[in-house]
Amino acid sequence: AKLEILEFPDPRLRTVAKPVEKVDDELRKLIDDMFETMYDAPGIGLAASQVNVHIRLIVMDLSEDKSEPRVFINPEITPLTDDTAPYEEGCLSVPGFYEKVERPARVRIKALDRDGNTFEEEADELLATCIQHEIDHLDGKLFVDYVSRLKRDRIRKKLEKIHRQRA
Ligand SMILES: O=C(O)C[C@@H](Cc1ccccc1)C(=O)SCC(=O)c1ccccc1
Ligand SMILES: [Zn+2]
Repeated sequence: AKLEILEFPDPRLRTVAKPVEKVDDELRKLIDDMFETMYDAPGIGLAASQVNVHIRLIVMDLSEDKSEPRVFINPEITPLTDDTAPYEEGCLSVPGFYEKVERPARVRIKALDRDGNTFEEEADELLATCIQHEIDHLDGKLFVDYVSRLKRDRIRKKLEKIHRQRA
């Protein structure tokens, strides 16, 4: 089922997500609903926090044709370089706004997959950017936290206006 995506400045987006205790069929149902929601948006990543489920779960698919679905459960990342890389980030919880964000260019990711097996991988480019953006969601952080307060307030006011105009 398609799930509702929380939008900035909803305070529930600031919740710090708890570790997943059991990788079971109930979790896999949520994972499937998150993929359906992400592909429909469309987006290339989605954190459980964004659909108001505050557990440490991320889905992602960086492919053009929905051919590379990835699941990260209880992800941990370690920067592998002091070099940072800029990227014009978007966010399904801040629809219509894109801002340049600098993040570590290469990271090591350790997580559980949808079967509960531990895996590790090194990431650079868009995977590095996206996993860090998603893990920020699990820690209650948004990409607008990296721009000036002036810019953040402008974005907040515009979205609050749109939310007021909704029925
Ligand atoms: O809000 C999210 O976490 C999803 C977000 C992930 C992300 C994108 C770019 C940089 C960092 C993190 C998005 O998917 S925004 C939409 C988007 O980037 C996109 C949508 C369709 C096709 C390609 C990209
Ligand atoms: Zn986001």
